[in-house]
Amino acid sequence: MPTPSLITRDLTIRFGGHVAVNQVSCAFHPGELTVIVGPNGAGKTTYFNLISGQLTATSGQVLKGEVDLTRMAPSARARQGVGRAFQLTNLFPQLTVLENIRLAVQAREGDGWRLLRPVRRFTKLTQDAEHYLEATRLSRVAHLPAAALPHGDQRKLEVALLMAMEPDIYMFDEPTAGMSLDHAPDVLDLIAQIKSDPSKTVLLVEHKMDVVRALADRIIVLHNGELLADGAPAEVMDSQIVRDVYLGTATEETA
Ligand SMILES: Nc1ncnc2c1ncn2[C@@H]1O[C@H](COP(=O)(O)OP(=O)(O)OP(=O)(O)O)[C@@H](O)[C@H]1O
Repeated sequence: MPTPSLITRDLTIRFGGHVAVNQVSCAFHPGELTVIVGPNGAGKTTYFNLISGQLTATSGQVLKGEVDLTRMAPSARARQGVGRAFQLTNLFPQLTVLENIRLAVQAREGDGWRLLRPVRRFTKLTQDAEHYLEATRLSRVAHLPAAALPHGDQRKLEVALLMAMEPDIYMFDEPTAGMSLDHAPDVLDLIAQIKSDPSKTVLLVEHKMDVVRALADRIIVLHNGELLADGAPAEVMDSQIVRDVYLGTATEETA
């Protein structure tokens, strides 16, 4: 097993008297896609927020290699290579698809908002952006404003923006939620493509069992904020405790 790329150690957050994530210790590895499942209110999104920095732990740690991310802001964690797909929050709706991706490339390269750049540099940024356009099959809509895209293409654009940031850790929270059946396979193909890179670690929160089955190398189950099970998909889904606690309450295949 390779060295973990990301570790949560006794990660805990309390909201008043409620412990939403309770001492969750888990190590994630490059080349592995882990799906986080559990009933509604289990703590999945809160656990994600603690990793990406939208929430700060009450106790415990989030470590990326030697770097302690626990108290860092989300932007600092992103600079450390923790990338999370958000629904359109990092999108500039009036700018074109290509311009949005170019900005993401530029942000990664630390250019920030410099307006005056040599033409050659601008051309290189555009070439890099075009690479992600092609990878996400968005070239045909490159010159449309992001706001004009249908929902499925907007979700692909989120993935393109994330890829343009070249994180080591990719985090997706229900990536096909609200998508039509004809668009979902495209996004799942993109995630499969990312997961095929042995240097990338992918974390996915997902309810849809067909997505879990298609992508998971490993499943962890949260219940009442605690880590209930962790292992290979077949082993976890067949375990009695998971059937009782998770599948018993939330098996309806939402796909
Ligand atoms: N900011 C907050 N303040 C108080 N309680 C919160 C807060 N955020 C989450 N919680 C509580 O923490 C628990 C875990 O919520 P969370 O959204 O992480 O669950 P989840 O597993 O993602 O659920 P779902 O599958 O329904 O999205 C819930 O009881 C929720 O009400």
